[in-house]
Amino acid sequence: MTTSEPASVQVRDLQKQYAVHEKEPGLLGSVKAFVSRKTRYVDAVKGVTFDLAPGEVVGFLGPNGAGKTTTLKMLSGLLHPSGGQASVAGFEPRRRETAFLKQITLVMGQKQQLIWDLPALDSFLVNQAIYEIPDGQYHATMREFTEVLSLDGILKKQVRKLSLGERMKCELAAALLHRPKILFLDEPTIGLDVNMQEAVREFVREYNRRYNATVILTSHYMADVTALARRILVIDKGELVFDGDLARLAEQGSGGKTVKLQLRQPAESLRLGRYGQVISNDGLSVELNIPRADVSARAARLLADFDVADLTVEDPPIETVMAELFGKRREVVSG
Ligand SMILES: Nc1ncnc2c1ncn2[C@@H]1O[C@H](COP(=O)(O)OP(=O)(O)OP(=O)(O)O)[C@@H](O)[C@H]1O
Repeated sequence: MTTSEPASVQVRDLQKQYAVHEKEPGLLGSVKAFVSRKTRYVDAVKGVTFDLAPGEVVGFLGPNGAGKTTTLKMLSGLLHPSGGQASVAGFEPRRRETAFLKQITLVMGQKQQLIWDLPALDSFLVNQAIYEIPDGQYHATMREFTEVLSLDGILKKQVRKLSLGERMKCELAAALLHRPKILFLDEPTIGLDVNMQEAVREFVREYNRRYNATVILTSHYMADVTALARRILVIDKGELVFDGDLARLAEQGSGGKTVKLQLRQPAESLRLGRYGQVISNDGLSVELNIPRADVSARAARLLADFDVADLTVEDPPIETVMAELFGKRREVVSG
């Protein structure tokens, strides 16, 4: 982040605790709960701190129940924090001021805002009125979105008759029609096929480029995150456990690199195992995990000892790194 620009999102020690009222099953449970209600507290977000610069795209990752959606709902003002502060585009989200709402959008892949029985175009007109978008800007944005998202032919169809992918494209267009500067995207590609995921990614990339918008993106599809974000925030059990470069996250993994070999002669896994941990060996294509510090020496030995047609060294897939990161923390917690 450059120091000259004020952060577009500033989060300090943000916390959210949910009160959960417990009730035993059945009628008796209802009566008991009526007489004396048991309340349990869930610490969903436990003091998260970060800044986002204008135009920054950040991947917000973590396992199920880690606190991602809760954080995004606090930043968009739908939930009031139990502690800490957030400033978004200079506003305090919980106040939900009109000027604030015009600067942000929250897209939740699991929820829809379009009116089910009407064509998407009608919902767009409702949004134009709500956000007081001047006609000229509305038509310009519609032209732009129609082109980037290939919306031709689907805008006048009843929303309930659209495919999931078509609907999601319309949802995104509706959510961004007022050209917000800060985008909270919670699983925007969930359930979409690979082509549609790519279309959504391309749209977000293009929007970020054109409007220098700040984007926080959660996704279970690593491809979304690696395609769009260089910086990653990882949250686990309500705590921020990583904030940095995608590349640095990869280094946090096993400490190993993936060495891929293309052999001219098949080699036995037992023999390859002396050079590193064999991840796969289907005869001529081999993948080994080799400790980072030993990679160059062992790669040189592999080249000398085997008939190698090709050798590449890669960071392990980000999914593996995440699994390890959470696995390790779980061990620490349970151990
Ligand atoms: N309304 C609520 N009342 C009580 N507990 C809640 C409520 N909403 C979420 N939680 C709990 O808070 C924690 C964080 O949930 P949250 O939805 O923010 O996680 P998440 O990281 O978005 O998960 P996922 O990836 O599964 O969507 C979880 O333990 C969840 O069960």
